[in-house]
This record gives sequence, structure tokens and C-alpha cells, in this order.
Amino acid sequence: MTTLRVNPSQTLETQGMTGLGTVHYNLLEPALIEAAIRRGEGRLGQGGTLLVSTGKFTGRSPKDKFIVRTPSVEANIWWDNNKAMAPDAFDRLHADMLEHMKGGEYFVQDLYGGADPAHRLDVRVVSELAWHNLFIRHLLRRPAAEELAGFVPEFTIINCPTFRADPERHGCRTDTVIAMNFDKKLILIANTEYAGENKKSVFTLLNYILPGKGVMAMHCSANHATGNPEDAAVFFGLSGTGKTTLSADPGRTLIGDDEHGWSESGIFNFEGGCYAKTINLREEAEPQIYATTRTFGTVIENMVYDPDTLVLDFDDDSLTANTRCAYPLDQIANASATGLAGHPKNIVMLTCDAFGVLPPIARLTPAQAMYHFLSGFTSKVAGTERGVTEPEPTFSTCFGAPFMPRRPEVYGKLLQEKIHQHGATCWLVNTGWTGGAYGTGSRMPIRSTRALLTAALDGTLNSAEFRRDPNFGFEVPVTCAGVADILLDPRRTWADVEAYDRQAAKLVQMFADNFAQYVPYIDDDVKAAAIS
Ligand SMILES: Nc1ncnc2c1ncn2[C@@H]1O[C@H](COP(=O)(O)OP(=O)(O)O)[C@@H](O)[C@H]1O
Ligand SMILES: C=C(OP(=O)(O)O)C(=O)O
Ligand SMILES: [Mn+2]
Repeated sequence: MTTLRVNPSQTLETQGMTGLGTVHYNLLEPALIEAAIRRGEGRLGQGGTLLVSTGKFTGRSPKDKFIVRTPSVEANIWWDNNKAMAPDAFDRLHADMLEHMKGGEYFVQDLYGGADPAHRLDVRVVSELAWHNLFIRHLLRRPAAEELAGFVPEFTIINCPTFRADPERHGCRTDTVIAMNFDKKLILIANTEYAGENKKSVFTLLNYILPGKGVMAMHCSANHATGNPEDAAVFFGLSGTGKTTLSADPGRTLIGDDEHGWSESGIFNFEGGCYAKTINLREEAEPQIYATTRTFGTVIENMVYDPDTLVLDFDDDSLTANTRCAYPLDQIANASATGLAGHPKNIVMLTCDAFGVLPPIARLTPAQAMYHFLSGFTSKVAGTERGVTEPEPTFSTCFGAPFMPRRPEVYGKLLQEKIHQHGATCWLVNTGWTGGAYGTGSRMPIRSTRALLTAALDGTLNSAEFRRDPNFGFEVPVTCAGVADILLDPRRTWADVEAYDRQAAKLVQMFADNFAQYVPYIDDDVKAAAIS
């Protein structure tokens, strides 16, 4: 029995990729692992994992990401946040890349971005590295074998780490480039082996396309109550704030760890897999993620291991603090098979506050939620972007500025409408520092954050006593089962309360200064929620 692995009318030749050497279409996991090992890209690890390292690029390169400035997208792109590339520069980059690819071995996956058939994007990923092809097969949604013969790629990503871009000729910044052309429906990635660029490119695409159809695109993880997809929660957060960690909760069903849409019928995962951080990972704190580091097919990126025993060193950050593992969702026992759920009942915004000022949880009014969503206050976490080596406070609007092609208020308005329509309860959760700022205090214990979230999501926290935070105006619970009372009042966790007050005042001012840019675009109730 053989199944056609590619649509004969959609080979790479038909897309203008001619003169290549061997092209492998839609290989399955075992064959991709064999290919990666044969090509010397990595080693087979314990349990049949694939151990790889990515060389110089171990995190995203946001400064090297470009959108091609064509008339059809011109008016819709937030150019202050996205670098423009001229169409002719992109065409030269494309032609030079195709020339570079001639004679080479390439791996093609035809996949879906989006679990909801009404909104999914059919994406083809052409990889120079077999392990990149395995990575993206894990991360996106895999068509059934019989769907491949009729698959027509809508967008194509070509990822060629050995190609060096030329800033003069290709209109880019360095020899690394991630260039998106919405007219040609093509993304070109060169000179970086960090696998995350593949998945975040698809995310950026959907963040452009879906709001055009009235669907909210979100940088968030999601889960739902066991047996009840109508009781869903989403967790917004910039990289490293806890989306993946906190959505993997043995007491709830995991929908996805990073990228979701919210349409008129509910939420849906864009992806079919997860990409978890493994630095300092502990079995006790994150048992489900830990288990994937020894199951067949998991791609383990930039972890140091014993060359003889292949035992992983979870604490070694000598290659990067952004060590990762990538696995398909079906490796998590309590993952949703459909990737779909109803309208979220709870919306959580995760912030990693390196100043140690924000409480571990606060309940937000819809207007406060909009204020915090547009502000996107958090930290860039070590290793996630090139050049970031310690938590760096930032305002990353929508908790995902690097992936937002449109203006923040486009996403803000969509979210606001949906919150009003469906009556979601909103929370701000600080997974960052407590007992002082970064350097003095310590990271919030995962078990405390989990206990707070459990109580928020099962509704018990709503009946707790709340106090009003004097700096930010939101409500903070005074007690919660499983959490020391003192932790709920960050001021009391600081040895020097006056230092806390000074730091809090500074942060309030930073919020106000940052928020000024959104004032012309927002409603009066959000203006009233703004602190000044
Ligand atoms: N209180 C906490 N909540 C969530 N994560 C925490 C907490 N304290 C430490 N961490 C660590 O922070 C990291 C969060 O990363 P991750 O969940 O992958 O973030 P994201 O998916 O948002 O990029 C993990 O390495 C986790 O072990
Ligand atoms: C893959 C990434 O996503 P996250 O850290 O949000 O999981 C990334 O930022 O490179
Ligand atoms: Mn994640």
C-alpha cells in the first residue's frame, strides 16, 4: 500500500525551485531522524530523542526580521514595529537563495497552521536541515496521509541556514534574514539555525491574516477544565513568562502552549506541538514537560549532555539559557485531540516583573485588562533574543510585539469586543520576582503560581477577600489556599519597604509614559483605567 506523499501538481519545481538534488516530501518522524543523523546534524538521545545544537544563533533575531513593503499591505502594517524590505531586494534575495539551493538535499513538510478548518492556513516548509523539518512537523498540525495528495500550499517558507544574505544587495541588516512577502506568499529565512524562527514566522503570518477576518490572534497558551472544553482559559505572555509551563497542568486539558486564535466559535490552537524551555527543568515542578525529554522524536535543542551516557544536564547554560525541547502535543497525556475549545472564561496575562513590584495575581476589570494588554509590561528573558543575557524590563504590546504586524489597537479592539461579548474574567499574574528585584529577590515559586491559577480558574479565588492595590488600582486577593499570605503582598516581601515604594513609583511612571502612545486610540473607560 502506498499513499501519495505530495500533490503532483505542487512539487517544488512547480514553485520555481529547480535543479535541486534529492527532495524528500513529507517524511515521517523516523525517516527524518534517520536523515538528520546520516547528515551529521545531531545524535540520537535517550528514549529516541534527537539532540541538536544550533551554533551561533540560539534565540530569535528580531532585528533581522522584515516585511516586504508592497501596496497591498502598506496601509495595514505597523511600520514603527516592523522593518520594511523593498520588493526588488526581496526578489534578489529569493533568486540568490534558489541559486544557492541547486544540487542540495531538501526536506518538505505540508502542514496546517490552525486547528479550525474554517481559519487554517496551509503552509509548506522547505528545510535545508532534516531536523528543522522534524521540528516544524512536531510544531504545526499534521494533515492525515490521505490529505497530502490534494494539499495546495498557500504560504511557503524556505529556510536555508547555510545561505548568507548580503545587506547591500538584499536590503537587510546582516547576513541573517527573515523576510516575509505577503503578496508572493513566501517567507525566506537565512543564516540562523534557531528552530523557533520557523514557528514564529507562521505565527506572524496568522497575526496578519486572521484579524483581517475578524479573528483575534493571540500570543498565549490555552487549556480547559478536564471534560469541559467550554471552561477554557488563555495565558498571554512574552517568551519565558510561563505560557508553556503553566498551561501544562495535570488537572486540566492542554490545548496549546503558544499561539491561538479566537473566532466566533471559540478558541483554536494554531499549532500541533509545544516548544518548552528546559533550563533548570525539574521533574517535580514540571513532570509532563520533563517526561518529553526522553520520549521518541522529541527534538532537544542546545542542551549539554554526557557524550557517553547521553544524560542531559538541565542546569548547563553554557550553550544558551534558551535550551529547548520540541514535541508533538500527543506526547502530553492530557492534551486536547482537537485543539479546539469554547470562548475562554478566564483570560490570564502573564508578566515576568524583574522589579519585584507586581503582586503574584490581580483581578482586572475589562478596562484594566485592555490597559495591561496594550502595555504588555514584562521582561525579555535571558537567551530568548540575541543579546539578552539577563531579564530586561520591557513593554511588549499584546505580550508579543515582535510578532505583531498590525497596530496594537487592532488586536486590542478585537480582544476588548470578545471580552465584553463573552464576559471573561481577567487576571494579571506575575511569574517574575518577589522579595526584591532581580538580583536581590527570587523568582516566584512555580507551585505558588500554580496554586493561584488553580483557584482563579476553578472560581474559588473569586470569593476571597480582595484589597485594592494603591499603585495600580487592581484588586489583589488577601489569601489563597496553598500560598503564604505574605507572598500576596509584594511590599511585605521586601526587606526595605521604602525601597519597594520607590521602585513601585518608578514602575507606575514607566507605565504612564509608555501608555501615552495608545491614548489617541482607546475608549474612555480604558483611559480612566490608565494610571497617571
Ligand atoms: N512562577 C513561575 N511560573 C512560570 N514559570 C516559572 C516560574 N518560576 C520559574 N519559571 C521558569 O520560567 C520559565 C518559563 O518558561 P516558559 O513556560 O517556556 O515560557 P513561555 O512559554 O511563555 O515562553 C520556565 O523555565 C520555568 O521553569
Ligand atoms: C519560540 C519562542 O516562543 P516562547 O518562548 O514564547 O515559547 C520564542 O520566543 O523564540
Ligand atoms: Mn512557550
